[in-house]
Amino acid sequence: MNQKPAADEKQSATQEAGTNEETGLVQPVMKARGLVQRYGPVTALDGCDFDLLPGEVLAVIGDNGAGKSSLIKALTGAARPDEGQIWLDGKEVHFKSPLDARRQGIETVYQNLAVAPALDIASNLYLGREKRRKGVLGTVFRMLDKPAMKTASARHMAELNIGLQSMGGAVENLSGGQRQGVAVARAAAWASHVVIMDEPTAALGVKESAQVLELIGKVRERGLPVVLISHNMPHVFEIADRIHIQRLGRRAGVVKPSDHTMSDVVAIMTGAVQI
Ligand SMILES: Nc1ncnc2c1ncn2[C@@H]1O[C@H](COP(=O)(O)OP(=O)(O)OP(=O)(O)O)[C@@H](O)[C@H]1O
Repeated sequence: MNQKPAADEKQSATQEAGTNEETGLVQPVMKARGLVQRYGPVTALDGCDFDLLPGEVLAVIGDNGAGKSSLIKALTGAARPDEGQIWLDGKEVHFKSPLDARRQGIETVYQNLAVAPALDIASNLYLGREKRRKGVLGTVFRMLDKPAMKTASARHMAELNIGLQSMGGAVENLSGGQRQGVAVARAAAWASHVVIMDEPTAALGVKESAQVLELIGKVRERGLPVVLISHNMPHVFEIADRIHIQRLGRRAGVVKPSDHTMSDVVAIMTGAVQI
């Protein structure tokens, strides 16, 4: 495969999505209606709706078992919902696998610092999408274009202000925050529509978490919408534009941190208040 990172193509989700000329309403980059996911007798998603608007950071929060992971699995092709529909830029999609969702511009950053520790940054950014040399060296001998991958990777890291002394060396020698930075840079480089981050600060300390939150802001500045699954309410309030509150397998409500307090959100999450 000799793909180009989405960031290299002058096309972003916000340019493609946008306002519906007829209705004047903003068209979600990603939308889901009536998702149902059953695991035997357990109904993890019970008619769940979802809307991600262009250029926003949307936090997804909810109590344990509320269906956050199941929702994200449906949106990233990791599970095929029993019922419901998903649209990407207004077009209905049926993801067959996570790879299928990635090919359609959805990248996910997992909490467990999903990088290949023994490889360097460029190899991590191009993992599974390696750039081959031009001509027969690439097509016949399958030789990698390492200098080009290194240059492009350095650019992607710089775009997100991830300062590193060296691009060489194994990623395992970086700090947890820097490794997460590599995972975010990879997602931002390849995502053409959506970056999904599943508890990206869960394994990090205070300072490193702050760096990752800053990075999320940088990804948003680049025009890519971000879905942030988090249990950390202060982080959510710091970075999110809107908060999707998941409860009992459904979307209980969507609020703006600017209009609500953390106690309001907890009350909706626990069902003490309904909106
Ligand atoms: N593979 C599975 N098999 C059986 N039940 C499952 C499976 N995955 C999830 N569930 C159940 O579905 C419900 C929703 O789980 P899900 O993991 O989506 O919630 P969550 O909000 O992500 O929870 P947490 O915050 O604890 O990760 C729970 O009752 C869970 O036990």
